[in-house]
Amino acid sequence: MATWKNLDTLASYGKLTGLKDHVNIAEAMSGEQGAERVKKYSAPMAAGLAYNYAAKEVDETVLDALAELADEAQLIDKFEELYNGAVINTGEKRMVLHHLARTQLGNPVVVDGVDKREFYLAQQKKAADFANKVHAGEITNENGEKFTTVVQIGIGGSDLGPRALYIALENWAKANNTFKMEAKFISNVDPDDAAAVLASVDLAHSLFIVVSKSGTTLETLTNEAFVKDALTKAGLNPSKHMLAVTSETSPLAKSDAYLTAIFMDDYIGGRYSSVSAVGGAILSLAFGPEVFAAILEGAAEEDKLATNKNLLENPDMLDALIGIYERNVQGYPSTAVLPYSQALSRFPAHLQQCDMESNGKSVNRFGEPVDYVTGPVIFGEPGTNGQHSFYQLLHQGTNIVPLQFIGFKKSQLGVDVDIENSTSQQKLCANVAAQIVAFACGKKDENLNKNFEGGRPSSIIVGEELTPKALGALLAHFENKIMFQGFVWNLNSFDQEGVQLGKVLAKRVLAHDTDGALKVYSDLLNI
Ligand SMILES: O=P(O)(O)OC[C@H]1O[C@H](O)[C@H](O)[C@@H](O)[C@@H]1O
Repeated sequence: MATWKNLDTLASYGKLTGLKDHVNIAEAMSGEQGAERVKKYSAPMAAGLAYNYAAKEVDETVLDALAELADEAQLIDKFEELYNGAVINTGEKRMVLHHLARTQLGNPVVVDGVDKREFYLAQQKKAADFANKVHAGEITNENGEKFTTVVQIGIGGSDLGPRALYIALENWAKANNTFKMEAKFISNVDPDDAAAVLASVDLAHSLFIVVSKSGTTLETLTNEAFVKDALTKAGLNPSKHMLAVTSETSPLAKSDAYLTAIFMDDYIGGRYSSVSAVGGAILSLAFGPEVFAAILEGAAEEDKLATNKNLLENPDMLDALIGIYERNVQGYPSTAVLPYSQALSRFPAHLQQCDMESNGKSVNRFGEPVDYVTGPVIFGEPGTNGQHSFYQLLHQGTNIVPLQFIGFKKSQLGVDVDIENSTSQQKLCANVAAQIVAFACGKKDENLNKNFEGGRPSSIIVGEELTPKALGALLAHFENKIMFQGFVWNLNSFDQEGVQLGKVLAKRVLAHDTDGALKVYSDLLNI
């Protein structure tokens, strides 16, 4: 059994803190030495991706110290315990089994006589069969006509991951003739969200998936009622247009108001659930079950790499530990995720939830305060758009923000134009290469307003093309990175008590049970 200790009690951490500002990347990334680093500091990922960390503030000494920390913190042992079914989510006393939705890395995990891998596979099959029947016209609307659109109603983990993955593959599916149905998403309790989405679809030919693990989320239940109301007003029977994805114990599971219910369970956290039926139902309907299966395959391949004890051959653990060095030794408070891919436009938003809801904690897994900083603030936007908005601060601001670039050699649609000897795709890629070097090396100017200090660390994940498999690998990479960081910080990365207080107070406002500032804000907002 691995032992769980606070980061600041580990000898290897003491050693690592002695390596503050050890590498000057402006120097290290210049000239021939820089060229060598780019070739050398690269770790293969699944699906042909590679994690290149040449422009990070590391060298052999820092990497050795990080490897020591990985060993002393028993990161791989802890991962092994996790996928073999230990109760890693101490706050909610739950196992953490999202890896099992894509692969079996260890022993069978059996709960109340049910093999969990079998359970997840059965739900995947249920989603696939349902999608195939919809595509074949075996499940239709009341007039026997095919459904053409699918709308997901969910929020948080029941929205962000599936939405990011759908947007990531929409063009790929169109280019590869696997695009089956358009998907839309309703998440916000703002009535303008539901109203606008409903106004944009043909209700009679739309399927709605109500996705809520708990089956109790205010926003989702409200939006479900909103949609049912619209269907009824249009003379349609809601139960012929709706299905549910939920846990078997939730109130939704007991309802007969749906065409079918597909299940997940308490052992997959909301923010890790896009590989369960939460993502499986909508992605199978939108692109076909084979595309969803390919996402899982890419994730499974990446998970396998994450079991490697050798830090340099484990890109997920390596990225995690470099992040620890940046956060705890260098003291950087945030990280930007910058995909040079329009298809990944919502991927940073998904990672915000994954990372900040997992590791935004200040007590350890035993409920004791920690004396060190934990999860960074995550934000991001696709490049090159970001270059024309917030990169100013990244280049010349007073905070150093480590950067995580993502780039692909090929576009998904393959439609392009060649102007002044380069295609749009080449221009996109030229920009990311330029940014890495600009951030790392800077450029001296006597006019300080035009001076670039450099020394701003970044890494890049590079791939051939954003395919379903590459997307699965990318998703698993970040999930595993966050998991390893949580282990290092001795956190429980799998609960989210910090979201409760606001929910409780909002209920009080709606029940008019308020006083003090809450009452005045309620009046101010006319509630
Ligand atoms: O899927 P649900 O039970 O409706 O939960 C939706 C979301 O709401 C909660 O407040 C949590 O912060 C999220 O982690 C969760 O994904």
